Amino acid sequence: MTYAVRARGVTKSFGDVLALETIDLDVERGEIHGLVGPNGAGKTTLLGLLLGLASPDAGSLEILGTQVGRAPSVHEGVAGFVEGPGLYPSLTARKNLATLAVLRGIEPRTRVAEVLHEVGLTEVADEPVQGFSLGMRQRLGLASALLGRPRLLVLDEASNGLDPAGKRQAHAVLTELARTGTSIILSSHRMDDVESLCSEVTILDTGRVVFSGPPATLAAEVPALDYRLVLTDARAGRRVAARLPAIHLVEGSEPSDAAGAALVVRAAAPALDELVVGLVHAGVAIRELCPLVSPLEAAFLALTDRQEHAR
Ligand SMILES: Nc1ncnc2c1ncn2[C@@H]1O[C@H](COP(=O)(O)OP(=O)(O)OP(=O)(O)O)[C@@H](O)[C@H]1O
Repeated sequence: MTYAVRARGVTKSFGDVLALETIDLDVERGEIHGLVGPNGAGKTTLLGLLLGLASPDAGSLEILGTQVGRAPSVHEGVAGFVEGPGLYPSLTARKNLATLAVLRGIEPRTRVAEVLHEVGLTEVADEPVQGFSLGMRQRLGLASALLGRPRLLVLDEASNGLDPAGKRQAHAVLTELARTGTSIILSSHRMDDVESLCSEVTILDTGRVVFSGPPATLAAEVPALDYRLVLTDARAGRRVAARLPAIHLVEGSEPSDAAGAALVVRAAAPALDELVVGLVHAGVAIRELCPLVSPLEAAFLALTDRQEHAR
């Protein structure tokens, strides 16, 4: 079996609301697949179908080689959570996991210590969860999903609340799981959350797939980005930019009299090169030059905005 998930034409409604409309999704074994979309796109609904919390109204959904029926049911080998992990605040991290393990029929003694170690919570294992930060709760949620050694891991906003170190650790855990064959689907509002981790991404907007493929393919589609430049003389820089037809000065980037003022331009890479050369010729030094959002985030925003305008 190469596919952990194969969805074809999956549709799900809640009353009059069409939450998912003829969704196709392929997730291979050992793949980390990002599911991204703005609020109300249908991410949680799709994750719920994968976790067996609900079932599709129409279409075909195959999970770990088994066809899903029309009634909600637990799918063997699948674990994860939507809308935050369910934890008992008054219990310690270790007790939470031990309780869940017993409920799920998993031999807890060694497994609980293993998963605590995997997510980096060993040192706080005997502290009550009510004192945990959001990031620690997220990591404990991941530990609880790992208890039964799932073959498909489904995570909703898993990096929510994680500081850079926590994010690095969670990414390392997920990368290692994928390397050993676990398939992972993680949802997020933001492209930049998933870009460092996912080899494939599906973008949903109002229940429809608007992009599916490798993140690099998406990033290559973006025509122009917004760049912020900090210059030694922003007024002179603005004059140089205004002479170049392929450079668009973004409103609200009026330079102040202060030395080193910033301006924001929208440009494709070749036009930006032209601007840099023009600035140097005009004797304006560039102290900083960086895109305001990553190419991937920009492509995502352009794609979901376009859908917004098309309605
Ligand atoms: N139980 C429900 N009853 C009625 N409508 C629902 C229900 N669950 C989801 N919806 C609707 O289905 C659509 C998709 O919602 P869903 O929660 O799947 O989106 P989402 O992408 O997860 O959004 P968010 O990022 O805000 O969590 C929305 O219009 C939502 O209002």
